[in-house]
Amino acid sequence: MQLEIRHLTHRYALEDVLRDVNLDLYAGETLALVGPSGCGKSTLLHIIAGLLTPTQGQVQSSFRGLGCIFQQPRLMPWKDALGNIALGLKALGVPGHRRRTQAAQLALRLGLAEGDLGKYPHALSGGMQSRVALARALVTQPDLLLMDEPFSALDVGLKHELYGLLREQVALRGTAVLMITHDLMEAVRLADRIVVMAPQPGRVLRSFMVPLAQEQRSEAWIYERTARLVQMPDVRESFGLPPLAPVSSAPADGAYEEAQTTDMDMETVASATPCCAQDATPHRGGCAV
Ligand SMILES: Nc1ncnc2c1ncn2[C@@H]1O[C@H](COP(=O)(O)OP(=O)(O)OP(=O)(O)O)[C@@H](O)[C@H]1O
Repeated sequence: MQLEIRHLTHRYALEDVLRDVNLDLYAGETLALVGPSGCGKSTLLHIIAGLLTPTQGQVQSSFRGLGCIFQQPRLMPWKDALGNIALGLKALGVPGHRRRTQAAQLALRLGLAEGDLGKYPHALSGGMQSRVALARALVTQPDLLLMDEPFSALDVGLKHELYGLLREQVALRGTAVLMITHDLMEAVRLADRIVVMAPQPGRVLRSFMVPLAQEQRSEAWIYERTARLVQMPDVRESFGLPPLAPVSSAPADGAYEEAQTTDMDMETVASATPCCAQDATPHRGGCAV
């Protein structure tokens, strides 16, 4: 199963907000799309979700079920938490009793209390609303999950708890995830592959593999890999960060590349050439972070 995006361009009025985007996503893979504000990440997600038709290019998906989580929980104010979670099951024709049971089971697994299920969105905290939105996206067991910075407004503890719950559910089902984030550390923590976008027009700049299994990534490793990513000239340019001064404590470009290759997964590196996404045929590989 796969999502294939080829030569996708999208224009609002006369402006190209996305230009010649090529991207693949495979079953079971978590891909983080990072880039500065306004580079077209949400537009791309909306196109993939079928909410927008691209001006040019092709989006082909063999994924069957789709779940979406947006920046805001976007709950239906006239439905209680259980009713919101069960919405997708209703659309699939699951009978009332079964959908309430399934929705409640998942809600409890995602940390909602029995007493929360009858509450309407206005009576739920932001964290509870995020749990409801996560449950609503997962309850239909989609094989593709699209997430647009769903946890960005939450405190760090809750964010980590929801990361864990999400990973658990995704691993259980082998769900493919395409997540948008501004947060490079979040991308290094959660993704198998990180795609960096650049603005004006929005385009894919580079693709990086994260060369360690999720469960083996320690906090120290995540910090260190994020620091490497932030030092890469392309990434700095994409986010409008000034170039690093070549001082002895921070490795210069060449030295950094060398340091980077010493403990990289060489198989990944070999499959990664050419690693830059300017290539019209996207590769599953990329440079390792
Ligand atoms: N409906 C619209 N009509 C016109 N322009 C739009 C529309 N939606 C988005 N844009 C413009 O398209 C560009 C890309 O917006 P988009 O929301 O996709 O970026 P983004 O990378 O997701 O930003 P952020 O990270 O801030 O959410 C921006 O310049 C935005 O102003």
